[in-house]
Amino acid sequence: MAEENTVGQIPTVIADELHIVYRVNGAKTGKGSATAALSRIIKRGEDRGVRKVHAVRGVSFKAYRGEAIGLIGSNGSGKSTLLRAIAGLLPAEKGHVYTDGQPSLLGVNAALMNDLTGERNVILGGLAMGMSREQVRERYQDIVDFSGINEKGDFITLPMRTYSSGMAARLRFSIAAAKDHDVLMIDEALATGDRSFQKRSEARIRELRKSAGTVFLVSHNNKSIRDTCDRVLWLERGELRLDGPTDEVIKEYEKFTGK
Ligand SMILES: Nc1ncnc2c1ncn2[C@@H]1O[C@H](COP(=O)(O)OP(=O)(O)OP(=O)(O)O)[C@@H](O)[C@H]1O
Repeated sequence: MAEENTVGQIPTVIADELHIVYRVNGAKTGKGSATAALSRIIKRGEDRGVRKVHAVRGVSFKAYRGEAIGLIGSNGSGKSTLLRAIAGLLPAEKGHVYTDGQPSLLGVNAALMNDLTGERNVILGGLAMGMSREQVRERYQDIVDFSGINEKGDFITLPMRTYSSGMAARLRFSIAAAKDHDVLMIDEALATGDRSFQKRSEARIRELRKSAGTVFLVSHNNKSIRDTCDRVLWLERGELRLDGPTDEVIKEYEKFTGK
């Protein structure tokens, strides 16, 4: 486990036996007969069709300043759920998660306004992250240049709904990466950009780490993880299978996936 050599380091995220459970209403509804409907009304709680999905099961780890940590695991293993819990978007069913400052979650679904232009979204996104109008103005051009949105024409003045999914993801990453974060969490964002954008974002992640933040990166691309992270958490069925240096964990993961 990655508990050695941590003396004197400053923890940024601590997960302590964390459990996250989703509750899904309207599941188990069965056939739409009148009797079934009546029995649903009479029954309560669990029996009324609320199903639980236990997505994260007793996960514990400590993350420190300056670390870039990859999160890997098969589909549905709980990676995005864990990030959302760290960001404070999901309550813990059991256990705790402690963070230093406000973590920023940059997901492929990060909420920007599709009907607004890229330009307006850069401004709104910057303000929403706590930058002042001045700071947004100062960094505006860098954000647009970094995203590469205008490489093929003046797209930044068009509504975001006209962007390809890769272009939108690049803009989201560029907005989020314009600020130094205590804890920056990136969910698959790198996978959507093209190779030259991926290289730029990997370089930016390295910079963010130098400015003493902690970066979490969820990806199915082992190369991206190898290039960016020095530590990896491997989740499987909501449990933490392995936590350690990137090469060691990816080696075990590749054995598991048969690569
Ligand atoms: N909003 C939700 N409501 C109910 N269950 C959910 C919800 N989101 C995720 N789950 C379930 O939680 C489990 C973990 O999902 P999660 O999205 O965290 O996995 P993941 O490791 O990020 O997967 P992927 O690699 O496919 O993105 C899955 O069983 C999934 O079905």
